[in-house]
Amino acid sequence: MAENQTPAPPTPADPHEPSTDGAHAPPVPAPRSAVRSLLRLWPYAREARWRIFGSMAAAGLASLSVLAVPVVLRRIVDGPVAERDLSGLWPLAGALLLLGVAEAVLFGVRRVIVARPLARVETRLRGDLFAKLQRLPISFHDRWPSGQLLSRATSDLFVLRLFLAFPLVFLVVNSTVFLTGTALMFVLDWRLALITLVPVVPLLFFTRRFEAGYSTASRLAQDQNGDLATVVEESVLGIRILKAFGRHRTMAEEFRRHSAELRETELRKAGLLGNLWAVIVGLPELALGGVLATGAVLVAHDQLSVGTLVAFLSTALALRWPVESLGWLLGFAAEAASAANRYFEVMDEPEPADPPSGAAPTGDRGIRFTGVRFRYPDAPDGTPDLLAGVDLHVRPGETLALVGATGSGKTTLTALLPRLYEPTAGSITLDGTDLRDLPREQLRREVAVAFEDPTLFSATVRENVLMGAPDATPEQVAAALATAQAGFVDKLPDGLATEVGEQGLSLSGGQRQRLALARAVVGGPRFLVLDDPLSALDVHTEALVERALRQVLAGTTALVVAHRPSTVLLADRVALLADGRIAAVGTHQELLRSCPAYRALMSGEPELEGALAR
Ligand SMILES: Nc1ncnc2c1ncn2[C@@H]1O[C@H](COP(=O)(O)OP(=O)(O)OP(=O)(O)O)[C@@H](O)[C@H]1O
Repeated sequence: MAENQTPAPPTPADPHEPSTDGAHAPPVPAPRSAVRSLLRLWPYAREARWRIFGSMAAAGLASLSVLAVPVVLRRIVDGPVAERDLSGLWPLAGALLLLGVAEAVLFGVRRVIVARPLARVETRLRGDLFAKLQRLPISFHDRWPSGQLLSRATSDLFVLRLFLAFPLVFLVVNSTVFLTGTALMFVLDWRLALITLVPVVPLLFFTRRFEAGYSTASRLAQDQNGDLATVVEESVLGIRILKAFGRHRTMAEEFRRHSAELRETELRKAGLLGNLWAVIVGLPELALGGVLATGAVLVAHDQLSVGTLVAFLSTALALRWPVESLGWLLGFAAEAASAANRYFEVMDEPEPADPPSGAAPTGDRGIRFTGVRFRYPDAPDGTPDLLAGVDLHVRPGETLALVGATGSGKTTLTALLPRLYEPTAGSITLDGTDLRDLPREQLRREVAVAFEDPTLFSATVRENVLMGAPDATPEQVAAALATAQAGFVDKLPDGLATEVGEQGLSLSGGQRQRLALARAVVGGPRFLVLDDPLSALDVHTEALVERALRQVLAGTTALVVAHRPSTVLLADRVALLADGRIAAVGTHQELLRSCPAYRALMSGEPELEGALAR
């Protein structure tokens, strides 16, 4: 197979161009040859190599048995038929029958021996991709639309399995059969053989051109498929919003647009394949006409036996399939090459290197941020760092509320503690040890998080809570649920064993928040990060949760993002985040007295004013 370049340079329709719907596209990958892309599958295909070679051998033998038919035919025509000797016909007819049966059996064997091992190869590819996605940092997931990942994990891997099972085998087998058949034709009659080879040069030229165009179109179709998957996923997850705002027609329009683009690309692929097919089928047919005419003349001049002409034509006809199949085999190979590229683009993404900080642990207790700076990788050039030198100390056992205007970076700052993002400069220590020096498992054990948006998984209530501490005892689970005031669990149809549905959508927002809180506190973490965890609760429940939380927080060092005065009152001290820095730290009262910015931030809260008056 000739090498080609995939993927194509960006075109206006290229999905790697910044998309208009706000999704950040994956980076443009470097061009790579199709053969090199496919060779990268070898470590995975290796375990099935003997089966693949066996499959090639079976398919090769089956195809060669087809090529043996003309040889037998020649003996029938020049022997029993020419000599009118019926007795000599039966053994040869039996040989033909045997060849037919052998072909059918061998093709069947080919299919059977690769099916299972290649399904295993696909499973391994998929497993490795999933594991890689789990390891990759959040910044990767921020950049890649989920549909692109979904399509790489499903349809692309299906294309790769199919390629290993069929096109790869037949590219090798059909090339071998073609070369053997051509050699046989030269043995039968070199003059006719030369005529059949005339189309080879234009065929090579067309094939080369086809490969380049088809690779580009394949890559585009696969990317568009990913975009389409993203639209479907977003509209299914956001179906409530779409319906509530009556936007389902807009989304349907969006779907139709992506769908039409994909259809166009698929039609372009079909057109390219059709053109190649026309050339691949048409040119050899012309050559065959030339062979027939020349052969007839040679037979008329006694320079060729009828049997040899029949055998030659049968051989040429038997080579039709290997030649004609070349078109779609190359097409499939190009498609598999771009599927492999798409797969390895994700697999090649660098994982966080986790270099240790090199700093010796200090006796400093609690959580300490020192000169912490952070900017999102895709932040526009020229914008200041979101966190521009945060210095903050949360004392051991203390609960510190973090407040600030919306968009000031509170959530981002808390996300640095469980290392969902890495600071671009500065350091964070937990009880004197730099975060980078803590093994991930230890970090996960010691730091628990509850976000404002409480994502649950399609599992039981118990399983969701146990995500916070897989080894927690039933008593600990019960205590965590009690702290989170999640008594509603008892009223669920199967109690703790109730399935909460995809993303926990069978529960109310407040119920989900309370389960997320229980998940955070179940392991009795030393450090707790709560990002406005009570926002969806009614005042009464919030007060109950706060009372229970106070007991949990007493033994824990906690950083709590607060939007409401009631949450602020949960804390021992408050830190105000403004312009990327900690602008003020103190107790609630102190800040109200001494910090106008804090006062301004809080002044819109009548509830707070009431609380302060008491
Ligand atoms: N994944 C992301 N990629 C790029 N920018 C982001 C990302 N997440 C947040 N931002 C930007 O960072 C800024 C701070 O966001 P963040 O969520 O930390 O603010 P916040 O103070 O918690 O806001 P709020 O009070 O509204 O929850 C915002 O301008 C936001 O657009």
